[in-house]
Amino acid sequence: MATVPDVVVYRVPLVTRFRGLTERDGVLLRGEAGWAEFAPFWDYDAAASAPWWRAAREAADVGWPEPVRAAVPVNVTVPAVDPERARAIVAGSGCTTAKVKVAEPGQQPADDEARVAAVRDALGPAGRIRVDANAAWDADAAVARIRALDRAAGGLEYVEQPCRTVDELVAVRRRVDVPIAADEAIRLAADPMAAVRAGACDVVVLKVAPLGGVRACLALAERVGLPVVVSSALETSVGLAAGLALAAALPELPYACGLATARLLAADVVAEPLLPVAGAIPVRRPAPDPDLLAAAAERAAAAGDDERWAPRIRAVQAAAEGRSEVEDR
Ligand SMILES: O=C(O)CCC(=O)c1ccccc1C(=O)O
Ligand SMILES: [Mg+2]
Repeated sequence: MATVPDVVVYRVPLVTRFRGLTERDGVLLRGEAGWAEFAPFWDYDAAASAPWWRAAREAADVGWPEPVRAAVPVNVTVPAVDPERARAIVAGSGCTTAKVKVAEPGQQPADDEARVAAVRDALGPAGRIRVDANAAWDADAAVARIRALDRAAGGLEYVEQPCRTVDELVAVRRRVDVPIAADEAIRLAADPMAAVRAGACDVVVLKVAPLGGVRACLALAERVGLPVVVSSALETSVGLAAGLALAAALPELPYACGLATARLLAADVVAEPLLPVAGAIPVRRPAPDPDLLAAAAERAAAAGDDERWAPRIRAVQAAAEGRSEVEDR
């Protein structure tokens, strides 16, 4: 068997377009503690990618704190697909909570309402539905859209990041009964506590990579003092394992997490991807399969990814090491 290098640039296709992507690319690194994923999206510059680098170094060099639970309840993630596909995705998932993407550029409010209605139909009355608008609405639009989606869904568990700014989130939260979850307002903010202090949210979404690692997220969760939901950044199962480790180590986990995104990848780098069983992902840390890793590396090489990632890693390392006081998250 061929030897596996310690740094591998990967590329895998997605099943459905997600966050404007049809393929995911990144870097996998092997350290003393195991494999790690470094895959900041291309709209993150070197400074914004530094916490992603620290999260990867934590995974590769020291590993993660001990879990306090053996499995993590998760939502099925429903991309901005048509109602029939939404129904099939939910029905095949085994999950009782669904997170539905809404406000996709180019789609209409009626598309979102039809999608959440189909998801309710597939889940049944006992299921939970949350929606994620990825900061697409202004405050007035958010109030109107949330009310309409709450009706179409027969009740929403929460709405994730309806608007971009903290002020808008505060205003919307005052005007609707549906709880507000903050995602971009946490992971893209200079101070992730600002949204919490302002009263912008009821729930906080934590993503390990953009927030600098499992330990950084555990510390942030303690400061936040609100329920937290651990969500993925659309990683391979190598990166998802870090989110799973965070969710497994949190003292309280009242909501399903957004970690079932291995389903959105048409290929993974591990033989048994981190997928839910009866709505929960068993806590484990899978290692890459040499053949799958080689296939993902070949796809990356064919796309010219190695040439794009090498300078990016150098720039991010410099940013991560040259940084002094202000943490870049
Ligand atoms: O939370 C989930 O169910 C899936 C993860 C997800 O939605 C996501 C994945 C990659 C980038 C951004 C987001 C997001 O929550 O906005
Ligand atoms: Mg989100």
